[in-house]
Amino acid sequence: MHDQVIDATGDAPDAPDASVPSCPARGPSGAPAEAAAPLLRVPLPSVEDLATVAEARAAIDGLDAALAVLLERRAAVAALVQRLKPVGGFAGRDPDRERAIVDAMAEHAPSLGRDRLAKIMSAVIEAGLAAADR
Ligand SMILES: O=C(O)C(=O)C[C@]1(C(=O)O)C=C[C@@H](O)C=C1
Repeated sequence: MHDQVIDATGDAPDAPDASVPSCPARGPSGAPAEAAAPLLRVPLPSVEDLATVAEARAAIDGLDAALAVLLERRAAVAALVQRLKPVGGFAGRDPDRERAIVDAMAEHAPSLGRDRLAKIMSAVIEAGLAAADR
């Protein structure tokens, strides 16, 4: 499976492929929106199916493209939180919330380990705060 498909435009399947918490789409009034929120669908390559450096790199490129889309959208949502919080930006950093984020993510990525995830998410959160600061 080396053709990576990234569809952030909303061709939503009936059911999500991965078991991740869903976020209900809401209209401007706060009521649930008519249309479902766009879904990002990405084939997950199986490591056992990859035999060469070129194949593995192609798989990495596809995963990285999906990560980039997710990181950009995450930063946009985190920027909204900064505008809504009483104290936003680096001054409003919330270690308890960051720990909870890492704890929840560790359940989805047990082989990565909580400490590595914590480093990754610290960088992700700082990048989001810096981008929101511009
Ligand atoms: O949840 C918040 O309070 C946020 O500001 C968002 C966010 C994040 O990027 O997830 C950013 C900074 C905080 O330290 C914790 C989490």
